[in-house]
Amino acid sequence: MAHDYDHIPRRLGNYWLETRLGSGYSGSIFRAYNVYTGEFVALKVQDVNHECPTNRYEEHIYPLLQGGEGMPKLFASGVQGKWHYLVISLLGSSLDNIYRNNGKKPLDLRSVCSIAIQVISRLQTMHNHEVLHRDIQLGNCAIGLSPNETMIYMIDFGFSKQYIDQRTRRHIPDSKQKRDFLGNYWFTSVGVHCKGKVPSRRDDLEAAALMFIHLLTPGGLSWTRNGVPKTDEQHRRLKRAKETARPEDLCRGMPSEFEEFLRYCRRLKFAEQPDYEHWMNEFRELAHENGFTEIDKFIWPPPPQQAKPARSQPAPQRPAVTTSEMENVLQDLAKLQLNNRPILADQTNVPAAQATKPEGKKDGDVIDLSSDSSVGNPSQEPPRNLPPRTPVRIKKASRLEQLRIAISDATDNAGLATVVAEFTTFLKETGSSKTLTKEGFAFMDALYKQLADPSVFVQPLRTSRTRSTTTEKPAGPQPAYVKLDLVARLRREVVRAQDNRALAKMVADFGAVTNRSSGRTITKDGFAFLEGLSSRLKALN
Ligand SMILES: Nc1ncnc2c1ncn2[C@@H]1O[C@H](COP(=O)(O)OP(=O)(O)OP(=O)(O)O)[C@@H](O)[C@H]1O
Repeated sequence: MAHDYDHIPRRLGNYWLETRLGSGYSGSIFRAYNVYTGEFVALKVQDVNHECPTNRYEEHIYPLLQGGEGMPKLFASGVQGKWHYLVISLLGSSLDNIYRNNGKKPLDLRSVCSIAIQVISRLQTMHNHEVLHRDIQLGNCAIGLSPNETMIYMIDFGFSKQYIDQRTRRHIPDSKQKRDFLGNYWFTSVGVHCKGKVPSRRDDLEAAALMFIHLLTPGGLSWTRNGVPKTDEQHRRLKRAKETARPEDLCRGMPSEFEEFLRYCRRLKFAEQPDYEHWMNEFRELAHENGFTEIDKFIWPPPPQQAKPARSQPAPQRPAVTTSEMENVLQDLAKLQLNNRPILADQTNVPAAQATKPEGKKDGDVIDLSSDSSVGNPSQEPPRNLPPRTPVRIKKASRLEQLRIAISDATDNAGLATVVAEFTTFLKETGSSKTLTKEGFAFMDALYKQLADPSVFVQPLRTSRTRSTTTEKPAGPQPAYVKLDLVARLRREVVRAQDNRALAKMVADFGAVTNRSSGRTITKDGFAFLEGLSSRLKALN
């Protein structure tokens, strides 16, 4: 049915329509103002006879979301003549506009981390209000107008639905029956789009994951490159491409968080509550490790010193498998009861198991997954037709955790000195990021404990109640010079420290001042302090 949007009256209710901001399948949206207060708003107008009355659905959803961060306000709604209208907060550009105006080039890592944090948070808000969005896409995320231009808002609730049955208070049921696809071609999850599953919270998150990956991919996700499908055959091809794309291929060259997030979304059960906080923290930490500050704000265009192209930076190697997947594999392996059954159906071409067992290995020995399978038998050629093995990337967090354990296990100053030196070198070599992450602080806590008194319980350095000499100063970020002065002094004094207690106090001061500095980065003086600390520990052994 054609709808004559050119004949919408200039005034609807108390609002005067100014300019058209956009039009979609279901209606038009205008910038308008309240004729009494002069306040600018956005007005969504739809023909009351529209075959898909999305304005009516939105009118029902908006009140459920009022007051939530990043949710537009609904000021009024009504019908005038043949027009149904919704009056909502006027916002700025959508992420789709931003992406297009940027020439559809991949966005920088800072921007994508910040989008990820905010979009996940918006979904958390919506889901906490028992609402699924069901149409996550770039065009449905818009930034605010000044002074809210760093906030991403969620818009277009025309496909939204409550996932808690209001009568029974239970989660809506899953179904084996294939449903017609509802959502958008680019980002709707594989389950909903390609397999006809019932959408739930996990699918909102998966769509978000695909959106983040799209923003980091030159040319965008492969199935978006031929435009909107016009025939059933084109749509079938698009679905096949989407369904068969492996996360590791989609995310090649990106920081591993994106692949891990996509895999996580796809592993979620139908009614499972996603761990939003965990993933917001993962993206915050990734940003932190790359030296990006104020990451909870979406700043467009990105601050020049932080606008590193996402692909050209030394992204950590993506793991062949994630830690949790590896855990699952190991658990499944442990559960296998092979007894005397053949490992392969046809063993005629497989050397006897005993013959390939490395010297000295007994049944029940732990399999060393990090070593190459040919190590036990140097003459053995690696098997053909197997993909090359990618080393599992030890994430910064895991390495720091190893070092924390090592520092807690050290029994004398020489041992402490060695681990401090390793910690310093590791941080120096972690790409451009010299940020002290929460694992870094945990290391400093363990070091402090060892130096002060290995038998006492220690308040973590990242709480506001530190033992440092700077505790009298108010908590919160400090001007850079305070940090620079103190760290430079620590660097000078560490070489003269008389005992471990003096060193402990310095470590506490260093931790406290780094925690309160913006970015929590370790400066040149900071590294010199850590190196001096290692040398002094050796001298005091
Ligand atoms: N509150 C708003 N303030 C400013 N611009 C907006 C607002 N809401 C929507 N827009 C603009 O109008 C476009 C269409 O809005 P929306 O998605 O809500 O309408 P729709 O008719 O449901 O569109 P579609 O059919 O494309 O889903 C958005 O992409 C955005 O650019």
